Amino acid sequence: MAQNQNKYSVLLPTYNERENLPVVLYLLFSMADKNKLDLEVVIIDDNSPDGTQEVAKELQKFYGKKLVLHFRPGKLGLGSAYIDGLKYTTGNFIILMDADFSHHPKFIPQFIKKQAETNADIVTGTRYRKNGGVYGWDFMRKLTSRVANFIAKTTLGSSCSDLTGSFRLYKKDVIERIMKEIVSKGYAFQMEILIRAQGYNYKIEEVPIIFVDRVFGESKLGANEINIYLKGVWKLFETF
Ligand SMILES: Nc1nc2c(ncn2[C@@H]2O[C@H](COP(=O)(O)OP(=O)(O)O[C@H]3O[C@H](CO)[C@@H](O)[C@H](O)[C@@H]3O)[C@@H](O)[C@H]2O)c(=O)[nH]1
Ligand SMILES: [Mg+2]
Repeated sequence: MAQNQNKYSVLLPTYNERENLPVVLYLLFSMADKNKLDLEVVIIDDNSPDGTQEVAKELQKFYGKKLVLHFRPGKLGLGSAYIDGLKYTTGNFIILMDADFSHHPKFIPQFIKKQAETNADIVTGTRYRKNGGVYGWDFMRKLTSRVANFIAKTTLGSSCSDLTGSFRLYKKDVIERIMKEIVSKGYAFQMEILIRAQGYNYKIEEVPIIFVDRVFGESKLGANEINIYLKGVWKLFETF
């Protein structure tokens, strides 16, 4: 196979991920080495009280300019972290992922392969197709995710099997274009971006992923985020 000339920028939002960050970065950069990928990682940290930024600064001494740090003054939400982080990327492909091992870097070569085969504008990881799955969530968390997907799918009409997952690869111009229109600041961001992509007839391909619940720390998804999500679906319903 010809040498891959592309550059991949991973957007890694963090809020209290001190324990996860070193291993996630290790896994990402070793995956890149193994697959001969030109890869940079942009960390967007929202002044995590657990000292994530100190750990990130230490790691940057080791990784150098492959690791870009963007620190914000407070918790401004997941969607806005992606929007801000995008400004610091230099790759022609953008990968969104969580910093807590739920999204394993081993799936990235599969996303890249799928993109190369299909010339997709977006490759999205799905937990809800054959060979995909979720490990470690309790019944309520599984139900929340399924219901969130069901509501968005039926209200907004989508053929994508996992609208709320965030582990995806985008062509940079595609995500930039859509980001300009995004109104969701929090978790609804993932769903909104796919719905808007469909509106533009962008080509979306799916790759099954196994989502494993975090070992260290806690999820930031609370009742408030769920409320904001539902409002986000409703807003999009009125738009489309
Ligand atoms: N900078 C920043 N990062 C944040 C914020 N909120 C969360 N994060 C980071 O965003 C990632 C996901 O947050 P989690 O709190 O671990 O999310 P989750 O409950 O595991 O939710 C996952 O599943 C959802 C449903 O499928 C997804 O929508 C979500 O993106 C994520 O993959 C983690 O790296 C976390 O540190 C924030 O306000 N600011
Ligand atoms: Mg998580």
